[in-house]
Amino acid sequence: MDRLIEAINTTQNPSVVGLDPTEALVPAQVVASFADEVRESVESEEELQAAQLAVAYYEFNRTIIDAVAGIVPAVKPQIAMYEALGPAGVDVYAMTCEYARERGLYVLADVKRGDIGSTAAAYARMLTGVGEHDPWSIDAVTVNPYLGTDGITPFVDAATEADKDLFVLVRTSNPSSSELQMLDLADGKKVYEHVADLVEGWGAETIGKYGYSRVGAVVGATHSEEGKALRKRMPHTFFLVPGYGAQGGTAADVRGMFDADGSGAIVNSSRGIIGAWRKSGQYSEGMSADEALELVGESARAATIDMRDNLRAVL
Ligand SMILES: O=C(O)c1cc(=O)[nH]c(=O)n1[C@@H]1O[C@H](COP(=O)(O)O)[C@@H](O)[C@H]1O
Repeated sequence: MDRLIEAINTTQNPSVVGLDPTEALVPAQVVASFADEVRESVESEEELQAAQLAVAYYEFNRTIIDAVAGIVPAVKPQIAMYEALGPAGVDVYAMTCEYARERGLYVLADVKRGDIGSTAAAYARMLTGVGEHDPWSIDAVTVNPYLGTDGITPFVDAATEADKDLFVLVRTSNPSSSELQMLDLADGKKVYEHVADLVEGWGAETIGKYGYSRVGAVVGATHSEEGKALRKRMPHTFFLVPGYGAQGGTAADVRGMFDADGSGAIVNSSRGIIGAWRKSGQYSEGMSADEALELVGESARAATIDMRDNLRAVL
């Protein structure tokens, strides 16, 4: 977590751009512009759409990364959007991570892993690589704690070995999260509070020079009060705070998830940044692919600066 904190200090910006492309978020002319190039590389017409989208996602991501590098410390590519396209999408996921890292960004792989110990150990190799080969170019992963300690320990070990981090879901931003996370336990705690205590424990042996462990927590921007309470409950745990923007979370909502000195958390926005071009009022279907990408980059940069300034104003 030290590297992430230093990147936040350098940019003076505790926010992360989520790279969650979908067909609707990439301008149609950008996707169309790859039709000829891709047709030569696929074996059948059926593969064309996924292959074309995959190439378009990569160009789109590079445009966003170029536009926000130096302003934000980190990106968070969400693997679901890429896996949906099959192997071509997974390739683009790895290429996106590599490109972001080359541009100096901390790469938080949003992969939400969670399984029994032996399988978790295999998933955790995403952090360590295979032998000398590191195919993923990432700095951290997200992990689901539902399986308990043996699903988490392999990630803590791998993160320690590779000098990387993990973020464990504690209080998620989605509306039905309360069905499980807000349940009362016999000892008076809520389920998410119990998970929070486990997360502090899982990280206890890995505390870095800024006082935070390698084991971060995911706390939704949409749960302002619980987030504030968790900040006090988890003094050595760095927070990833998604739910800003598209899900309704505001800078005021996330203020309490930071420490008194303005550290301790990083706030994610995905659609709010990468889809900003759609709300710019400047897009038209008649634009060329290059013009559309230029608008994507300019809008993402403006939205990123806006988010940064909104966060700075409350910290
Ligand atoms: O782990 C996450 O990043 C995550 C946890 C959570 O509680 N809520 C949540 O929205 N996320 C992710 O954060 C991103 C939010 O995207 P936007 O709502 O478009 O900003 C998506 O990639 C989600 O999968």
